[in-house]
Amino acid sequence: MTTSALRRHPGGSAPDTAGIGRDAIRALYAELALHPKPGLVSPLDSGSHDDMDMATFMRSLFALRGYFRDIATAGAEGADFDVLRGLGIEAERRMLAATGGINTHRGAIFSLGLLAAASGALKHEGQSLAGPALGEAVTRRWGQALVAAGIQARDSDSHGARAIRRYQVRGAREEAAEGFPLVFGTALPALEEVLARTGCLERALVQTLFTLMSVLEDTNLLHRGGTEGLGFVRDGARRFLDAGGVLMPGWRERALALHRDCVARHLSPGGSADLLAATWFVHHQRSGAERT
Ligand SMILES: CC(C)(COP(=O)(O)OP(=O)(O)OC[C@H]1O[C@@H](n2cnc3c(N)ncnc32)[C@H](O)[C@@H]1O)[C@@H](O)C(=O)NCCC(=O)NCCS
Ligand SMILES: Nc1ncnc2c1ncn2[C@@H]1O[C@H](COP(=O)(O)OP(=O)(O)OP(=O)(O)O)[C@@H](O)[C@H]1O
Repeated sequence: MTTSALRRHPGGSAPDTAGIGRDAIRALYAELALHPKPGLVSPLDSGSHDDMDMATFMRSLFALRGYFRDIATAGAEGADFDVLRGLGIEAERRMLAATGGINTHRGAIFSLGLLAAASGALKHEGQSLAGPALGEAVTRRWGQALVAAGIQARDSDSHGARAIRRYQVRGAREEAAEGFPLVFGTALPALEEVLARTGCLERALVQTLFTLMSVLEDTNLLHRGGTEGLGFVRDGARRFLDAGGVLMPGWRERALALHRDCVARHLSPGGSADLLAATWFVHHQRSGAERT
């Protein structure tokens, strides 16, 4: 699929889907390169993971380069959910081939993929990307199909499906079907506030990650640590934020302390990592649209 194959939409223009794809990969790289991130893989260590490191994630990123461009193009072409799911499944296959069977980016292929498709669609139609427009576009276009896919997957034996059954929580599909309320309502305001106050990207990303960790019902954490593990991470992140987060001296040491505690408990907030990348992607897409 190429950008030039897209038909022009009245009032819109052929969107730069290669640019959308690049922003998605950059967002995933920004998440990966960040440190400290409690329990997660970073350039400094593998956190709570003994089967993957920075190099595994880099191989995975390399394998996903074409996927985000293609799903953005599919979105611009008005594709229905089955087409997006086909691209997502194929991308998962490439990720697993590149990592030797390790799940590095499953959640990101899904969440960031849907947001990239929404960006392609809105840009193609010449619509604004302001506020929660990208999330609303996901709900409007693919929300029903996402809910149906969630019902269908209820009995599956993925870690996420098992956690949703056992603990009655919302998973990745529910978050997407509702238009990513945590990304638009919680994470983006945190990111933009710290960016405005400090101009420091590292601190803005750390604050956003902890903000997500303090509220997300992360099925990765439930799978690894049950409600106790989820509660431990949420409470730890909340305490970090209540102490002033990244705006207070000593923030790095406090974040590192939670990192060490998560590693000791084998906990990893992978869902928050995925949504951090999604938040950074949306921020870029929106500010890019304002410039043009
Ligand atoms: C939809 C997916 C993520 C299903 O997830 P499932 O609930 O079965 O759990 P699974 O353990 O496989 O993975 C969940 C992933 O979501 C992330 N996650 C966990 N909790 C949450 C949450 N509350 N919100 C958002 N993301 C979360 C995690 O990082 C994890 O990687 C995916 O496996 C899938 O169906 N892929 C097929 C491709 C597809 O449907 N693509 C759609 C278009 S892109
Ligand atoms: N920097 C990161 N470090 C670790 N995980 C991340 C990172 N960024 C995103 N993730 C997410 O976390 C998920 C990996 O978590 P985890 O290893 O617990 O999943 P799993 O393979 O389903 O479970 P397990 O390894 O316990 O069998 C990835 O699918 C990815 O979505």
